[in-house]
Order: sequence, then structure tokens, then C-alpha cells
Amino acid sequence: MAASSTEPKTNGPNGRYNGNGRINGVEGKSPFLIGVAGGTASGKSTVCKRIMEKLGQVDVDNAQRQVVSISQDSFYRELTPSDKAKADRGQYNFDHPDAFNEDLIFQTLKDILAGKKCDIPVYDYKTNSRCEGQFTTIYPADVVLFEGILVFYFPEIRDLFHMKLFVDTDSDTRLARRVPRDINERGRDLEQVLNQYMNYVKPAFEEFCLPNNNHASGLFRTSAYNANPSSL
Ligand SMILES: Nc1ncnc2c1ncn2[C@@H]1O[C@H](COP(=O)(O)OP(=O)(O)O)[C@@H](O)[C@H]1O
Ligand SMILES: O=c1ccn([C@@H]2O[C@H](COP(=O)(O)O)[C@@H](O)[C@H]2O)c(=O)[nH]1
Repeated sequence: MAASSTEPKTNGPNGRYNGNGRINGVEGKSPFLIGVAGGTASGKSTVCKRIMEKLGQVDVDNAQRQVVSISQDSFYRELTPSDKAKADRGQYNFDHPDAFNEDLIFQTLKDILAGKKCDIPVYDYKTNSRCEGQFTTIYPADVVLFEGILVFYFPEIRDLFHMKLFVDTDSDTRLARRVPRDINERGRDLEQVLNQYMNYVKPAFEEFCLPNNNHASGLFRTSAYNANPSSL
């Protein structure tokens, strides 16, 4: 979901952002923050993309967007060389809460809520690491969507959301989506995807993700039957 960084654009055509934490003349205007959780390949980023499309936000310049979407995956911790070697073999647990930089997520969301401009790391699933020196600039917006497998896991982070949505998709559908996605888009082979799923993804989903769906105020149900994501 992450896009490449763009140069800060101040005093844009409609004058919304002046580069100084002010939107439409209001200092530090706080956005409506929506958490979107769900298992891997449940459709979280697709749901967020559809919301952005429906609200006509996709083709809008970064600095002028009223709705922005951020992925929790941008906040994976930097790996040590030995963890990196494990990750390259599909033997690192990216689904455990410890894999995420919880403090950085919290501070970033606090800054966003304070109406500040933030730089979000760009993540590369092919190398299991951040793209060095690349950031997506998030400008103050009216609505911010924050999506990821464990966005409701950390109580301090969970409490920041004004609305919590859970994308509820059955496990076999999610696995059927994850296999081709990880092979085609994330540079994996079938054996690695299935081993990672059985050893880490599935157990962590059951322990850390699923129990927190009770915090959600709304559910998106997607299944193999609505195979056309544009119908969401
Ligand atoms: N409703 C849907 N029907 C069919 N395929 C979908 C649907 N939602 C998402 N997908 C596909 O499933 C894969 C995972 O979706 P994605 O939105 O990336 O999930 P997540 O962000 O939860 O990991 C993608 O290839 C996406 O195109
Ligand atoms: O380097 C990485 C980072 C993450 N993963 C897997 O990605 C999913 C989370 O992303 P979704 O888009 O929600 O599926 C998580 O299950 C990790 O296992 C990875 O494989 N490699």
C-alpha cells in the first residue's frame, strides 16, 4: 500500500495544507482515525483502497488528500543479520507482535492526531526490510485509515482509534489469496509460503489477531463468493 515519497507540496491549489500543521486555517486539526484489522489477505488494503476510490481520493495529490491510508507493515522492526537470514528462509515470525515497532506506531499516530505531517517508512516484502531512505509523507487529512494484522493488539494504540473495523474473511479464502499474492508480488515460492503460513501466520492469527476482533465496531465480510473486489 505504501507509495513513494513525494516532495512536500505547500499552499496547494485549494490551500488546504500550508506545510505548518494547519489545514484550512485550523491549527493541528485532528483527523478521524479508523483502525482496520483482519487476518493476512483478508482484504484490508483492498477495503481501504475501495474507500479511497469511492471518495475520489486516489488520483489526488498526496498533500491534498482528505483521506489517507497507512499500513502497519511500514512499521516492521529492522532485522538483525541473523534474523534477516531466517526471514530469507521463511523462518522469521512476522506475525508476532514483537515484529512491529510498537513505539514508532504509537508516536506516529499521536503525531497524526496532532495534525502533524509525518514520514512513514516504505517497506519491501521482497527483501523483508525497509527501503533505505524512502518514506511516504502523510499530510494532515480529515480521515486516516490505519490497516494491519495487529492494529487492535496493542491497547495503547487500539485506544487511539475513533472507529475500529475488522475485515472478516474465512481462513481458506485468505490462504487461497495469500499463496498467489506472495508468489507473484512478494517473491516467494510455494513451499516457503505454506511453511510460513503453517508455522507462524496461522498460529499467530489465532493467538493475537482473532481474539481482538471483539474490539471492532464494524465487520466487513468478504469471501470467495464476492470474488470481484470492486463489489466491496
Ligand atoms: N473481495 C475480494 N475478492 C477477491 N479477491 C480479493 C478480495 N479482496 C482482496 N482480494 C485479493 O486478495 C489479495 C489480498 O488482498 P489484500 O487487500 O492485499 O489483503 P490484506 O491487506 O488483508 O493482506 C489481493 O491479491 C487482493 O487483490
Ligand atoms: O517481510 C515480511 C513482512 C510481512 N510478511 C507477512 O505479511 C503479512 C502481513 O501483511 P498482509 O498484507 O496483512 O498479509 C504477515 O502475515 C506476514 O507474515 C512477510 O511475509 N514478510
